[in-house]
Amino acid sequence: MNKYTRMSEEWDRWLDASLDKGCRTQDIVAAMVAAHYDTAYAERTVAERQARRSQPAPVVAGPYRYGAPTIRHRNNTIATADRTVRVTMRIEQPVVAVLDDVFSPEECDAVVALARARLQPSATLSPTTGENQVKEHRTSQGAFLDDSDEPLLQRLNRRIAEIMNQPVENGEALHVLHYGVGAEYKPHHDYFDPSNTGFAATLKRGGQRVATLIIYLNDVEEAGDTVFPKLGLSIVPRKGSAVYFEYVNEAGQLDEASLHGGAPVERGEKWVATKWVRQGVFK
Ligand SMILES: O=C(O)CCC(=O)C(=O)O
Ligand SMILES: [Fe+2]
Repeated sequence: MNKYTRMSEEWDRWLDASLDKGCRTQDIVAAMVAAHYDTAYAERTVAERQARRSQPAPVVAGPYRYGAPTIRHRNNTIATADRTVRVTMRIEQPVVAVLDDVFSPEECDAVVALARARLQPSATLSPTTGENQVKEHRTSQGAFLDDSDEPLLQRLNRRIAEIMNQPVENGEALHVLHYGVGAEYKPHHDYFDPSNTGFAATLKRGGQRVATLIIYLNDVEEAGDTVFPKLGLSIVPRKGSAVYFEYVNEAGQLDEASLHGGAPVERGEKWVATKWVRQGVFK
């Protein structure tokens, strides 16, 4: 009997559904072979589909269309497995929420202690070359915290995933920033502009960033707000609280209204932990 080397629409949908469900490659290929698909064709088709699906979604032109928020912030609290977080402010378009009691004071101190030894001058990705570059628009120090042998970080990352209503695997490592007096992070977007070739490599690591949670790890004596210039909004840092925002919809559009920055610290110091979440698994 001849082996099939073309796929019907029905099988095409089945392939996407199987990948959505997280079925293993070899099981999908085996099911196709059992249904008389040519083995090499089945292997190639599944591999190509997986590669295509890991590319960022194409960006749709026109004004940003708001869909349903990903975060479940309609109620006054968000319950997670180990802590109840309070919602103290929400904006609908763009989706922004200020949350209290995200970390306990002791958890904030522990994260600062873990980060302190690993701080490096903050770098940003060059939009043209994709390389890390230290720039004066980001005069803070930062560190990515690997959670592989840190139960505390694993627990916090699980809590953050629950708050953000995202799979924990889609999150980048927790990033801690330290600002001294005068240090700031000028307004920017957390998403990567796909028209900049330098971002191609990072976009392959799980697609676009879709949402951010910035957790304040200390009280700042004066200034150092997180500012959203297009919204006229300033969030005053408060130890253990956080600001959450979303900026990519299902069509892959990017919301420019999510522009934000860390205003200069005028007195004291500022510590934050940032969680950036991707469209897919971050690798
Ligand atoms: O420090 C802040 O308030 C902003 C930090 C920020 O924008 C980021 O980590 O992406
Ligand atoms: Fe940011």
